[in-house]
Amino acid sequence: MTFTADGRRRLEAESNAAALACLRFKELKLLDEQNNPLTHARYHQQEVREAGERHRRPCRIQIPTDLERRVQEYLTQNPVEAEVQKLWDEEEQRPVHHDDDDDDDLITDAITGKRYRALRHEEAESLSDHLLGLWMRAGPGRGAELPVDSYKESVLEAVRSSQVVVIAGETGCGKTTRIPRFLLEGQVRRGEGAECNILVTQPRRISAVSVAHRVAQEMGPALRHCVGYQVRLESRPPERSGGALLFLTVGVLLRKLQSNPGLQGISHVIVDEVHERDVNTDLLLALLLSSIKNNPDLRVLLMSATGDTQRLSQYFGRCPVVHVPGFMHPVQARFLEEVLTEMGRPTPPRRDREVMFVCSAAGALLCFLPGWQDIKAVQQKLEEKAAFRSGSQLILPLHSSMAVTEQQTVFQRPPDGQRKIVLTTNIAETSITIDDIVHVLDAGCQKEQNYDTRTKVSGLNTVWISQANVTQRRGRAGRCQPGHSYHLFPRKQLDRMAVFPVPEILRTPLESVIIQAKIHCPHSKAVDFLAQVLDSPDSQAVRVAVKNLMDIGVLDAAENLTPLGERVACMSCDPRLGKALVLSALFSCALPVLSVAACLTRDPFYNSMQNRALVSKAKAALSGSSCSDHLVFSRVVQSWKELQGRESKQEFLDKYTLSGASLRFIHGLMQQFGENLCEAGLLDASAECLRLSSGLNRHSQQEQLVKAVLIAGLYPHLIQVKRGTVTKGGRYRPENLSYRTESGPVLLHRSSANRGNPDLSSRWLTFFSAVKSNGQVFIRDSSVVHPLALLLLTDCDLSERGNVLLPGHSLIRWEFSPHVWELLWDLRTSLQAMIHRSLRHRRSTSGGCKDSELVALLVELLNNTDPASGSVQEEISTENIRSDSL
Ligand SMILES: Nc1ncnc2c1ncn2[C@@H]1O[C@H](COP(=O)(O)OP(=O)(O)OP(=O)(O)O)[C@@H](O)[C@H]1O
Repeated sequence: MTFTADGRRRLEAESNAAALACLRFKELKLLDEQNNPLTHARYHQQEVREAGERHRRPCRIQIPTDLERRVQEYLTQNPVEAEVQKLWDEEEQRPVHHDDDDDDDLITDAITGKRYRALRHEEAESLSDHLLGLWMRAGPGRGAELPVDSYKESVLEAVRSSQVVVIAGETGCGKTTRIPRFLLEGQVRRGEGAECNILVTQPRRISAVSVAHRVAQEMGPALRHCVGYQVRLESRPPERSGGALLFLTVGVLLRKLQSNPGLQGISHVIVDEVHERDVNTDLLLALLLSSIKNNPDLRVLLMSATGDTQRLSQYFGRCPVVHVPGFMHPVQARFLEEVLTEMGRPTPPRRDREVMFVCSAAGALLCFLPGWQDIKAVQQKLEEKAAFRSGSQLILPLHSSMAVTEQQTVFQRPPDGQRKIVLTTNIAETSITIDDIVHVLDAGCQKEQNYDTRTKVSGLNTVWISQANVTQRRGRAGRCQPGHSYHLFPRKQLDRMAVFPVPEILRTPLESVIIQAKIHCPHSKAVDFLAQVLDSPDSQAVRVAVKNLMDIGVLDAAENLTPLGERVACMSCDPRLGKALVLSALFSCALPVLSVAACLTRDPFYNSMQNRALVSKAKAALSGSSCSDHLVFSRVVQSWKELQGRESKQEFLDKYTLSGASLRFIHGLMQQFGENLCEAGLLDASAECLRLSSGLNRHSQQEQLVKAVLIAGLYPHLIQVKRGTVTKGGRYRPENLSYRTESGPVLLHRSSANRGNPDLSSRWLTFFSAVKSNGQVFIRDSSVVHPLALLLLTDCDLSERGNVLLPGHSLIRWEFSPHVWELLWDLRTSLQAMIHRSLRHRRSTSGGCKDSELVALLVELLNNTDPASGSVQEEISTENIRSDSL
């Protein structure tokens, strides 16, 4: 049942909340065309009775008689028509929200995160006087002279005369550490310090934190409290707003814009390293474009050493560009041919050997590698060498997923007699200064995500970096002393490299970006909003992403965020995981789903090439009979948290090849998701969902329910499993399994606990991520799902009695008596009504005992109904002809 966007717009224009609700209920199949509550019986009066023999091997699910009776009793006591009618009545009474209703009191101070309150005139005056006195007395120090110092006046003048200024400052000129301070100092000395609040974005946590430290240190002890930072999972904001400088990641600023869209109280936004062109930066630029129109006092500075500054200037209405030359101590660059000649080995490069070679010269080394696995592999190879076993070298891995405190260790000087070797990804490429680095070794490549909108599969490929990246990497040497850079690719490759990196928005799934766009500009169509960004994604890709969001119930037919969408928008993760998190709160199994979402963001296992077999063994042991990678994650997190004492924790980590650092990071992510659930109004305190004894975890031990909630969130990420394949050579292999998603045949990844498992308890698996490698699609994580969960908690098409239509899969026939089929239909409607009602109320507990009874009934059904009848069937598959190589 679909409705035209025009019709919806008309209804909206009339502010007819009731009509809108009606539309939504019809979409949810809770009402029919005449606005009568819809039940299976009524909907299917004319339905075909004969399913025919066209589908072999139906799913047969035997529901125990007493359970069937209890479902019947529940539905008699809580008739589904009444449920839907009640929802409908509530919706009619709901006040219509107008934008003008927005209450200023809800605006958050972007510096402190507390409630925003503009200073009264006298307060501002007194604070400005205080700041002026403080700065005069403190006489803030400054480090060595930098090129940007002599451009101070040009920069300040440009900012005075134009609302937006681009700073094209070469590496090492001092733009990151000095320009924010010039602006602050200028205003303080003019007696306007109270009005000066500067936000400086950095593309990564490591640079936000390290630059904040550096600037605070340069300003001296009396003024350092004016400087702070805020990154994901860590916040040290300045003491108060008014004369404040906050370094933050772009993602954090986007969140701040949600609660303070006009950036009230902020005088300047500085977007540093704007050339990185990650999705968030592009989104931020588009939003700033409208912020400057609405807030004429706001000043925006865009800074980069290697970006296309002319294009940026055009984007912001041909704003002025201030060029600042750089300063670098001499850096001698060598390319592969020179490195190999010096090594005396005309052999192909092997990173550990080059590291060894560079280590024969004195000075700390920064080595750029594509990803975590490469870092671990090089570290392992180096540690095997005799020269490294003596302890004369200090190897420090550096990766985006490490905790902030761990990342900061790379800035410390090693003990005397030890050489520091930092093995990093491109996160150390911009903004940061590690003051003892003499040598930079650049492998010339990086991991880059590419997304295929057709197959909906992401590939994490190792690709050449751009010329801009090479310059940035080289620029990490020569900052505090002369240096050397070793580029492990031929000099002629440099000419073949792209000048700038491909913007992330052109190679990433767009769902999360669209949700962000809907939060910030709810009245714009996604296509229109994204047409305004610096490099617009293909409009067809945007439409596909919008459709995906509609399919999972996050957007309605007119592209507005639904009540579910509004909650999902609070979650700082992929929308499908966000949906699973929201549902986990409603179904009282928050903790395991939080663990799964966090582990899908950061792998708790030491997963390197070398450790592959160990990790597979560990996963098999942890998975037991659950047939679920996701439950492996949740068991790992739970066991690790329950263990007391360092020794037993370490023993556990060693036994299952787990990383303590990753688990600590995962714990931080879980706390953050808990806070997101609070923001979404689903709980009162984030700690509630982390405590096993809390009501939100009443069903957290019910693994079937946890898997059911996962499929409810991840659907239509579904795999159909079949037994029996025909190989390329035409041989029939009865025991082999083949797997298929709606986009086509897939394989289970080596690291999945389900790979090669012949005894899957159901023919359906759900999954989160698929990756493409060597032309094959691999599913990284999967869980077997109970067929009833598929029927009851997804919106698979049940419109033909006895048959289920799953997207991309053939029609599945289920064998139930008509009576059971109708019970299940009503139960599904009751569950949908419960979800819908809970999402509309601010707290999830609105349904009280009745909802608890319904969820408890669902748990019993899942636990006591044998899913085996829906287990893997024998059905010859030639689709996945290579599946014999599983
Ligand atoms: N933490 C630090 N320790 C020592 N010196 C530092 C530190 N941070 C900055 N510097 C010095 O200040 C110089 C300028 O650093 P800054 O980060 O402001 O430059 P930048 O113009 O932003 O460079 P880039 O674009 O390469 O990030 C560095 O080259 C270095 O000499």
